[in-house]
Amino acid sequence: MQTKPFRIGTRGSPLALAQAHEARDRLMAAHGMPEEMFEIVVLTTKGDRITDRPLAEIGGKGLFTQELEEKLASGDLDFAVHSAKDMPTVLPEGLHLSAYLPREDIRDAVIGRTAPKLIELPHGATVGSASLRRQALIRRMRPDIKVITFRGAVETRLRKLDEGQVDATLLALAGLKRLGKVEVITDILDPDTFPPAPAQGAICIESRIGDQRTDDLLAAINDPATHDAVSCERAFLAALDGSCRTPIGGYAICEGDRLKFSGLIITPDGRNQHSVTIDGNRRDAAALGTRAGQDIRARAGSSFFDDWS
Ligand SMILES: NCc1[nH]cc(CCC(=O)O)c1CC(=O)O
Repeated sequence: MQTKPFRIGTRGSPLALAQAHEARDRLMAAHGMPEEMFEIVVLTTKGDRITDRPLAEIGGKGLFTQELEEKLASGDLDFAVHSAKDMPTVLPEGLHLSAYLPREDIRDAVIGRTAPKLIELPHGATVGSASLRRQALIRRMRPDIKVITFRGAVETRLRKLDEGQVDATLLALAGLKRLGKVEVITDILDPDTFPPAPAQGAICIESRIGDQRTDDLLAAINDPATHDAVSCERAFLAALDGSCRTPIGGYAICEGDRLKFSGLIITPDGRNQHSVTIDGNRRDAAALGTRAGQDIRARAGSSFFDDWS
């Protein structure tokens, strides 16, 4: 039996740490392994250091993963635990997403200060969110609302809300659950009117292609339904835009051997959108996502993307 501990890479935010611990606990349970077989290694990423500008402006999603991926590639880490939502659609050569933990709730939650629901906020209210998707979907529902860029860890955003900087903010329900903070939630948004980000609520594990020892270990905690749903959603995202500059939402659900996906792209002002639904065999999860993305791209035309990006 192998005795060298597995080195698990994670960011240092409370949410990232909770997710790394969840992955480790599931591995210990699945394999009956002691805690000493795992070492959690915390790294700070560029995305953690720069918190005053929107992600799209400072270079997109890779900012949360680059430092972890460098240490993975060099063998300093055996695997890294991430929010799947934060993963770029194209990974560095030699790395892959080898396991997904069972998915948490995919929906967005409202944390309202002056009213519980978005539709009940006072006229001209201010909502804080750095997500282009959330900003566009809020404007679609409430064109009078002023949306301001609001970044930082979940705790920072809740503090800014408490201080009265905004009337409300939106956060992923999954993150709030993992942090044990559901009591702040004042409303939960229906995914059909307020679609989540692709891969929202899912934790993925990244490892080196060909590292059989690690991938054998991880296979025991992979959740196939999450794997297939998120593969579809990520393929949809990749077919449309990997850059994080286009508001994109969508989610897939697996039922038996079938998979159902619905997705949308929307302009930042919330006035124009194209949506798609598709279903097929789960085996073709990624191909279904790609087809849905290509379908939207063909209908929207390139001008949809040119007009504002
Ligand atoms: N981009 C930040 C991020 N990445 C993952 C989550 C939440 C957890 C998840 O969606 O799995 C969050 C915070 C949020 O959107 O509220």
